Amino acid sequence: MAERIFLIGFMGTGKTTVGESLARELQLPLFDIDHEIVKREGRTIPEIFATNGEAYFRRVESEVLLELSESAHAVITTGGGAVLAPGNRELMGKSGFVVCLAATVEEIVSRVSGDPNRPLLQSDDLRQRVIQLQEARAGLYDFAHVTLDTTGRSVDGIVGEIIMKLSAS
Ligand SMILES: Nc1ncnc2c1ncn2[C@@H]1O[C@H](COP(=O)(O)OP(=O)(O)OP(=O)(O)O)[C@@H](O)[C@H]1O
Ligand SMILES: O=C(O)C1=C[C@@H](O)[C@@H](O)[C@H](O)C1
Ligand SMILES: [Mg+2]
Repeated sequence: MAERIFLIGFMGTGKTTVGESLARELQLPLFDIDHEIVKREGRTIPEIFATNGEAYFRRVESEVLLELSESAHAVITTGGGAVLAPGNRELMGKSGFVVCLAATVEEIVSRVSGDPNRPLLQSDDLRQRVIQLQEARAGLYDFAHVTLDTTGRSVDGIVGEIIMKLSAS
């Protein structure tokens, strides 16, 4: 079974939530890249975006991903935009088993609505914003080894399916 597992997917598909449970089940350490960035920077993601901009955030995100991909045997949960850099996609594809979590637009909207921690989703029309960003990212999650639709599914059920796919890999 792979000892480095990446969870990728659009915002709100449940990477952080599922990753915590998956790491516990597999008895592997867990690293959430967003959390690592916040720890390293000593400030929140909205603060980083507001002060230094998205390009700066992406540089730090890529640095953290590179460090974890070289060192940790772990479950590594990424931010929704970690797939934007081609180098990040290549790195994940070759250094671990990549699981993409997906969900319908309606499910994503209901999960992330009212959460101020995703600067790219602060919009008066959240549904339209999700659609627009998903279109801009079309195809960028397709390098995953497996993709799971999480809509209407329990975290335990999703974790069980990931473990089955891992065993078969
Ligand atoms: N399977 C699920 N069913 C219902 N709610 C869920 C499910 N998975 C996650 N959630 C909820 O959806 C919200 C977003 O989940 P989470 O933060 O894990 O998403 P994420 O993919 O890590 O997002 P981001 O890319 O922004 O880091 C949380 O409130 C979480 O409790
Ligand atoms: O999809 C994205 O671009 C992002 C997702 C979040 O996990 C954070 O990494 C940040 O809010 C940006
Ligand atoms: Mg997350």
